[in-house]
Amino acid sequence: MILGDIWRVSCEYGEDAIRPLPWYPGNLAWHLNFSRKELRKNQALESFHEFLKHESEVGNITRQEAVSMVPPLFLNVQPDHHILDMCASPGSKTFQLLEMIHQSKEPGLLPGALVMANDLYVQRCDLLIHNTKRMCTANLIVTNHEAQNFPDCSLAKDYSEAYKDTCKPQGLEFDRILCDVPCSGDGTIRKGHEMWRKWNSGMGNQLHLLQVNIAMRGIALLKVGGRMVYSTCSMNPVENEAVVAEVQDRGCWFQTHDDVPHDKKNVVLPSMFTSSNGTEGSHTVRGDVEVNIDDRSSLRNCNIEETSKNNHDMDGLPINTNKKFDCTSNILNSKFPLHRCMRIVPHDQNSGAFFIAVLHKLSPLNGCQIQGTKIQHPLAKGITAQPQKEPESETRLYKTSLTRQQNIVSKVVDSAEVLGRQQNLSMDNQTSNDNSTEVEMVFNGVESSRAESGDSMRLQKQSRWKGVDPVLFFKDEVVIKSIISFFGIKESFPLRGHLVTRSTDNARRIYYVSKSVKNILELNTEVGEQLKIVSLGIKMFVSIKCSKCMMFFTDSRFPSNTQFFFTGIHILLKS
Ligand SMILES: C[S@@+](CC[C@H](N)C(=O)[O-])C[C@H]1O[C@@H](n2cnc3c(N)ncnc32)[C@H](O)[C@@H]1O
Repeated sequence: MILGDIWRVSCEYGEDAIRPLPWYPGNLAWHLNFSRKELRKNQALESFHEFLKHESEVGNITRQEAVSMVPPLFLNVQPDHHILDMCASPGSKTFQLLEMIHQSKEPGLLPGALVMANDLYVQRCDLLIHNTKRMCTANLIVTNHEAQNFPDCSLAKDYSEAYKDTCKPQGLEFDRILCDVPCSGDGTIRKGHEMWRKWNSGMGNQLHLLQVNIAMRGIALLKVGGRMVYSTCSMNPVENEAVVAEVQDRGCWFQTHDDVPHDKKNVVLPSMFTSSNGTEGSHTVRGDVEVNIDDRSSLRNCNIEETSKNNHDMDGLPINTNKKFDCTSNILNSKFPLHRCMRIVPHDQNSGAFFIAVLHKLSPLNGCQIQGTKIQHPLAKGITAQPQKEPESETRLYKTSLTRQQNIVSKVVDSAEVLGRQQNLSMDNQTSNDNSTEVEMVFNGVESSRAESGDSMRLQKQSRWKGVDPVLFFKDEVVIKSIISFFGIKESFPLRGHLVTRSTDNARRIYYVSKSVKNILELNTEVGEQLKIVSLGIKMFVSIKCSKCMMFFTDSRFPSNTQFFFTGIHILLKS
C-alpha cells in the first residue's frame, strides 16, 4: 500500500517528491519534498502521512534535516565502540549513532558498544530521553553535564596501563566522540527566517571559547587512535575553522575525510569536497599552511576581520573593535590543513548549512594542553593585561564570560533549536505551536525519579543534580528468581548484574542494561558517582499497584505485583 502511495505521489508531484538520499548508506535516508502543511492537508498524502506518523512513533523513522545526518557518518562507528555524544539534545544524531551500533546485530542481540549522550540542560535531557526512547536500547546512558567539564571517572593515574591488567575500564575513554557544539545557528537560515534578523557576529564570538573548551574536553576523553567529529550548523569561521585551529594548536592531530569513497564524493554534497582537490580554485601557501582563497574555499562565507569588528555582542556589551581576536590569527597561522574541514552551504543543494571537521587523536594530551583552554578566552585576553598576576580577577573574568556564554547559549537554543526540537517530537500531529503541549510530552518521557515526583519545574530551579536518585544495581534475589522462573529465562541469559533501579526503598522500575553500560556503572560507583546519569538502559519490569494497566503482562503467579514491560521484549525473547 505504501509503495502504491509513493508511486501515486511521485506521479502527481514529480520524481523528486520522494527520493532516497544517494549518499546515505543502505538507502536508509529519504528526502521528502513536502512542507509539513502539505503533508497534513493534502488528501492524496493522507495514508502516507499516517504511515509516517506511525513509523515515527514506533521508532522506525526519524525526521531530520538531511545535512544534520552527515556528521555521524564520518565517525565510522563499529558495533563495539564506546561513543560519547557531548551535546546531544534533541538527539537526532544520538538516534543515528544508536542505529549504527545496533545495525550489525540481530534483533535482541546486544552489541558491545555504548552510546553516552549528554546535554547541559535538564529539560533538554528530557527531550533527548523522549526522542531516544523509541529506540528501546539497553546500550544508552543519558547524562547531564557541562560538556567542557565532563568527568573522566578515572580510577588509576594511567588507566590505559591499568586497563591492560584488569580488562575493566579504569576511567572513561571513548573510541568515538561527536562534538556537535552549541553554535549561533545561522546554518538554519533557510528554514528559520527569524535568524536573518537575530543573527549577529557577537553570538559566534561569545561561543568560541565554549566551543574550544568542549572540543578540548572531547579530545581528552578520546582514546589514542580514536576519532572525533566536531560540527556546527553555522557558517561562521569563528565557530568553525578558528575552533579547529585553536584545538589543533594544542595537540597532535590531523583531519581527514578519506572515508568517503571517491565515487561518492560529488554525490554526497558537492560543496564538501571542492576545496580539497585543488581543481576548483587557486591556493596560496603561507609557510607550510595552505589556505584556500577561492570563493568556494572554507573561508568563503565570512570575512573574519569584519566579523570581529562588530561593535557589540549579543548582550549589548562593547567588544574591543581595535583588537583582532586571536582566533582569527589562529586560522591564518595554523599549521594544519584547515581546507580539509568540510562545509556544506545552503545554496549548493538547497539544504541547511553544516561545518564538519574529523579529528584523529595521535597521542595523549599533556597537562598544559588540557589546562591551556581555560585561560585563553580571547575576550578575557583583551581585557586582562596580566592574567598570571591576578588569578582572582582572571577567574572572575572567566566565570563572567562563561555565564555570558551560557546566556548566549540559552538564547541560541531558544531560537534556532526550538525548530529542530519541534521537528524531533515526531510527526505533525505532535508538532504544535503550543509550547505547553510540547513540554508536557517531554516530561512524560522522563525516566528518572524526578519525573515520577511530578515536580520537575521546581527541580529545574534547584541546582541541577539535586533530587535525582542514584542508579543502583537491583539485587533482590527473591524477585530475580521469580522473574527467571516465571518467564523461563535461561540461566545463560545475562540477567543478574544487568538489572538496575533508581531507589532501593521503592524499586518501582527495573531497567535492563547491556554489559557495556554495566561496566561503566560499576566504574561510576567506584569513583563516587561522578557521572550524573539521568536515564539508562531499557525499562523491563515495573511493580504496579493497579492490575488493570495496559501494556503489561499480568499474572497472579507473578511476584510482588511485578509486571513485564513490553519495551524489553525483544531482548528477553532471545534468551
Ligand atoms: C547543536 S545542539 C545539538 C544537536 C544534537 N547533536 C542533535 O543532533 O540533535 C547543541 C546542544 O548543546 C547543548 N549545550 C549547550 N551548552 C552546553 C554545554 N556547555 N555542555 C553540554 N551541552 C551543551 C544545548 O542544550 C543543545 O541541546
